[in-house]
Amino acid sequence: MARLIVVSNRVPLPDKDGSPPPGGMAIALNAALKRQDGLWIGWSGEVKPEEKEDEPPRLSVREAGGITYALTDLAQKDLDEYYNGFANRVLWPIFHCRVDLAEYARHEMSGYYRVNRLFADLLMPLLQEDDVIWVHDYHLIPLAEELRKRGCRNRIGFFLHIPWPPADILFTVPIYDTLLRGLSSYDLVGFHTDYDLSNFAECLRREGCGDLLEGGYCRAYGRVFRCGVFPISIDTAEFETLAEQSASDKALRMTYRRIEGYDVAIGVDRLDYSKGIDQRVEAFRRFLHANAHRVGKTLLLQITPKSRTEVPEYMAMQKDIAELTGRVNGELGTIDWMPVHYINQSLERRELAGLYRMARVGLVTPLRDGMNLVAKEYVAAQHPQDPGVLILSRFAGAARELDGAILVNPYDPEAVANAIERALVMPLDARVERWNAMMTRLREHDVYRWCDEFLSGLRQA
Ligand SMILES: O=P(O)(O)OC[C@H]1O[C@H](O[C@H]2O[C@H](CO)[C@@H](O)[C@H](O)[C@H]2O)[C@H](O)[C@@H](O)[C@@H]1O
Ligand SMILES: O=c1ccn([C@@H]2O[C@H](COP(=O)(O)OP(=O)(O)O)[C@@H](O)[C@H]2O)c(=O)[nH]1
Repeated sequence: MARLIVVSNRVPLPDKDGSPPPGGMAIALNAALKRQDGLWIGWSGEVKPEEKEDEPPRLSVREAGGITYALTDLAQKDLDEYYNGFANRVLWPIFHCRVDLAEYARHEMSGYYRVNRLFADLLMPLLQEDDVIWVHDYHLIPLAEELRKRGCRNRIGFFLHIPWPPADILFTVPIYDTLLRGLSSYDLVGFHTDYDLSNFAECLRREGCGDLLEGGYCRAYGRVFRCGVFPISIDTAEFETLAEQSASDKALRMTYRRIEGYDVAIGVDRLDYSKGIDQRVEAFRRFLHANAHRVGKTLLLQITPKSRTEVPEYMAMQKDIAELTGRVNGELGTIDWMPVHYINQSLERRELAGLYRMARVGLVTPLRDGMNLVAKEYVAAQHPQDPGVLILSRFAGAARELDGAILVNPYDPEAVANAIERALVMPLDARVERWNAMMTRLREHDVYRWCDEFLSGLRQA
C-alpha cells in the first residue's frame, strides 16, 4: 500500500506511551497513518530560538506509536506573518464572513507564502514515488502548487476544515485568484458541506476560470481535479463509552456536584468570535427575563479555552466576554445562584463527556463554523433513555447533518431564548425521537468513515 503523508500546521503528537492525543481527527488520522506506514509533517509548536534563526530550517524526525513525525520550528517572524498574520487575520475572518475583522498586510501575505515554500522544501526530499499526500486546512492552501513547482507528481489531496465563503466575500482578499489557482494544483479538494463546495464553484465561475464538471470533477486554470463533500465527524462509539463511564465516575461527579440539580445549558467553544459566545450569553439573559420561573433553577455552563492569544481580535474578545458574563451575573445572580458559569480553561474530553451528559441543553450557536464537533459530541454523550436537546446554529456545518436539533439563527437572541425554553419543556418521546435520528447518522458517519472516504476519493482522483 502506498505511503500516506499528512501535512498540517498543528501536529497532534501522541503521548508518552504512544497513544494518539484526544480528538477524533487525530485518532482517525493516526489509524490511517499506521495502516499506510505514514509520515505526519508540520509545525512543532515551538518558536526557533533567536540565535538559530540564520541556520537553515530542518525537520526533527521521531517515531511514535508506529508513525513517523517530522516537525519544524518556526521563526517568530514566520509565526507572526503566517499563523498570527495572514492565516488568522485574513483567511480565518474572511472565510467566516467577517470581512470587518480582516487586516490585510502584504508582508504577512508574503510570510504565508514563504512558510508554504519552506514546508515544500522540507517535504520534497522525503517523498517517494507513490506516496499519497493529504494537506489540511487554510494555513497550507498554496502547498501543492509549491510542490508541483519542485517537480512533485504525487497524488495530493486538500481538506478545508473551515467554511468556504460566498464569492463576493472571498473576492475581498486581494490575492483571492492566487488562492483559487493554488487549489487547482491538488488532485482532490474536500469540503465539509455542499454549501462550501457550491460557494467554491461559484467563485471559479464568477472569475471565469473554472466550473464543476460531471461526476465530482472540477476544471480550473487548465487542470481537472476532483472536488467533494466529506463532513468530518467524531469517534462516535468512543464518545458514547466515555460519557457512559463518566456518569458512574465518582471523582468526576464530585467536581461538578455544585451544578447538579440545576437545568444546565452547556456551551463549549474555543474563545473565538466565530463561535457567537457573546450573542449566546445575551440570548440566555433574555431567556431568563422571559421565563421568570427558570430564575434560580437554570444555568449556562460556558467552557471556553483561550485560543490564538497573540492575535489582537482574540485578545480583545477575552476581555469582552469576561465583562459580559460578569454583567449578566451581576444583574441576575443571587447569593446562592449564578446564571452563567464561565470557565476560561480547557477541560479533558472525559470531563466534557460527563458534563455534556448532565446538561439538558447543548447550546451550539456559532455565527459560522466549518463543522463544529462539539455539536456531534453533545449528541453522542446523551443518555439514550433520557437525552438532552441540541440547539444548533443553522450556520454550522453540522446543521446539514443533525436534523434532530432545534435549528436557530444565532443573530436572533429572542429566537435562541425561545429555543432554550422549548428544549427544556420538550417531552421525553420527542427528545428520544430526535436523538435517535441524529445518533443513526453519527454511528454511520463517524470520523473513520470521513478519513476512508477522503482517502479512497484521493486514490481514484
Ligand atoms: O490550531 P488552532 O489555531 O489553535 O485552532 C484549532 C483548530 O481550529 C479550527 O477547527 C476547524 O476544524 C474542525 C474539525 O474539522 C471543525 O469542526 C471546525 O468547525 C473548524 O473551526 C481549524 O480549522 C484547525 O486547523 C485548527 O487546528
Ligand atoms: O475544553 C475543551 C474544549 C474543547 N475541546 C475539544 O475541542 C474540539 C473543538 O472542535 P470544534 O470542531 O467544535 O471547533 P474548533 O475549535 O475546531 O473550531 C472538540 O473536539 C472539543 O471536545 C476540548 O477537548 N476541551
